[in-house]
Amino acid sequence: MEDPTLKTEEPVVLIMTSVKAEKEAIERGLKGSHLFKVVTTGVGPAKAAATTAVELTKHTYKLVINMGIGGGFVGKAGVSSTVVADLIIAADLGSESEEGFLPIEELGMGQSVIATDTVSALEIVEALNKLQVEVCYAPILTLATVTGTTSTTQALQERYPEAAAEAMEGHGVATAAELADVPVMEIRTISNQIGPRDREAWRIKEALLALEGVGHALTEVWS
Ligand SMILES: O=C(O)c1cccc(C(=O)CC[C@H]2O[C@@H](n3cnc4c(=O)[nH]cnc43)[C@H](O)[C@@H]2O)c1
Repeated sequence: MEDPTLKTEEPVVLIMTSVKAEKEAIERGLKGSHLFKVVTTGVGPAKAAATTAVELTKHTYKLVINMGIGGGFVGKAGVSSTVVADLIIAADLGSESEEGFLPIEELGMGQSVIATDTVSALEIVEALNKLQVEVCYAPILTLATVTGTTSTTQALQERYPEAAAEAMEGHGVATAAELADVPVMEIRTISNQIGPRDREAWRIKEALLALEGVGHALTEVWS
């Protein structure tokens, strides 16, 4: 991202998050910085894409970040840790076949992988490292359905061995940002491990606290 610290009172970074609790956690971390605007999209890639596209028609931003809580793959991203995406991957965009899942690229009909803004992503990873936050830089999957079985977990791990996390909005936000020619990032703090559905095991409070910490780290990078 270009240097956003040019003297302006206008927000230059748009943060898209799915629900109010996430927005409030991020805003606590941002402590009123005028450089950032946080908007809720609702849950899922379609709402995320539509809301981001509308917001990008209202104002010019230098960077869009999809932030929120997410599920972490066991052994890659534990509860309360943070994942910064290098790639945002729509993991269910394609077709089933008897030979296995075919991503949309193999059908010649689109793009399931969107690259994030490397410079900005690595700056935030470095800031989180300095704050001694456990952080990993890896692909984040986007799915319209939360993974809740062992078989889907294994299938995703086989298809995307590098992926560290999944959530439901990244590819929607990234598609809208890409169409508007604005760099994009995704950052998730982990509330639960991906596997057989166990909503009781979700550590939402802890993940929201970690999200607040990421908000603070953003102001350390861009202030
Ligand atoms: O109940 C609450 O207090 C509460 C507070 C904040 C957020 C929530 C959510 O349910 C957020 C839904 C949001 O979380 C992402 N997410 C979290 N874990 C996963 C997962 O394992 N797989 C996919 N998505 C996950 C997702 O992006 C949803 O938008 C509740």
